[in-house]
Amino acid sequence: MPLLFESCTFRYPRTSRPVLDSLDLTFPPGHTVLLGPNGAGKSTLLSLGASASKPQAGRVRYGRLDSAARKHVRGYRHRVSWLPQRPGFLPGLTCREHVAYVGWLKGMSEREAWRAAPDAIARVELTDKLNRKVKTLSGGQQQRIAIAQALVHKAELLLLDEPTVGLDPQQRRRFLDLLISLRGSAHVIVSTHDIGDLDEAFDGVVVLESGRARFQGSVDRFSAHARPDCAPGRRLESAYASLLEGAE
Ligand SMILES: Nc1ncnc2c1ncn2[C@@H]1O[C@H](COP(=O)(O)OP(=O)(O)OP(=O)(O)O)[C@@H](O)[C@H]1O
Repeated sequence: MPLLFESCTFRYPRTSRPVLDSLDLTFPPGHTVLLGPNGAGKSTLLSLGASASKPQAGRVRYGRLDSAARKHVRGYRHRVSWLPQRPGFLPGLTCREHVAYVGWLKGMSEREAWRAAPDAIARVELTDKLNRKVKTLSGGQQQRIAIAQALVHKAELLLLDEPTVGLDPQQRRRFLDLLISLRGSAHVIVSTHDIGDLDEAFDGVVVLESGRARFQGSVDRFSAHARPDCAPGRRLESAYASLLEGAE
């Protein structure tokens, strides 16, 4: 099912201008990478997509479910999981307890969530830390637990806000492999500044700039914006720079 932003306007309290102003944007099923400069509105868009915040005007829909309609919210949040840019952890909980707790919040039974947590933690290769307190892990390890949290209840759509922040190069590679392994079982939207080698893990690209979609299309169409003289390994970075400079 597509994720649809229909004429969405969102303004933070006590600010003069909306971050998103009548935005229309459709994320088709599949894996999409969301790019854009600092402050473009990527995290805001994902939090609306997660139904963690509501637009002041317009609608966010996942298929037929409206993210803000009282009768849909539960089903909506069950189908969509969200890794926020700054994930919070409850003090005193072990990795297994924390991931299971999030699964329970997302509608799993206590028993189901407790059983599912080790699998999610294994997918981020932290089985050896299952019973360690989350707060005692390194920053990159905590980020991987946050990814496990987003995986635990096997949502249909995963919204991941800068998931690779703090990951070492090997873990970043594993994360891309994890995304590839989710093909066919989940749709994913990932916001990142880490453009390098995204082509193999994603089908589509959206570039957001000042709350507007500056580009939307396939990875191939996106890379066609690269400068002809750019190094082969830098096509995506070059395409991104060209798009934002308007040198199409
Ligand atoms: N809680 C808030 N209160 C007021 N303004 C906010 C708040 N959070 C974000 N903003 C503003 O909203 C705009 C969009 O921020 P957002 O975090 O969505 O951008 P982003 O594209 O995710 O940026 P980055 O790449 O730096 O994470 C920015 O101008 C930011 O200053």
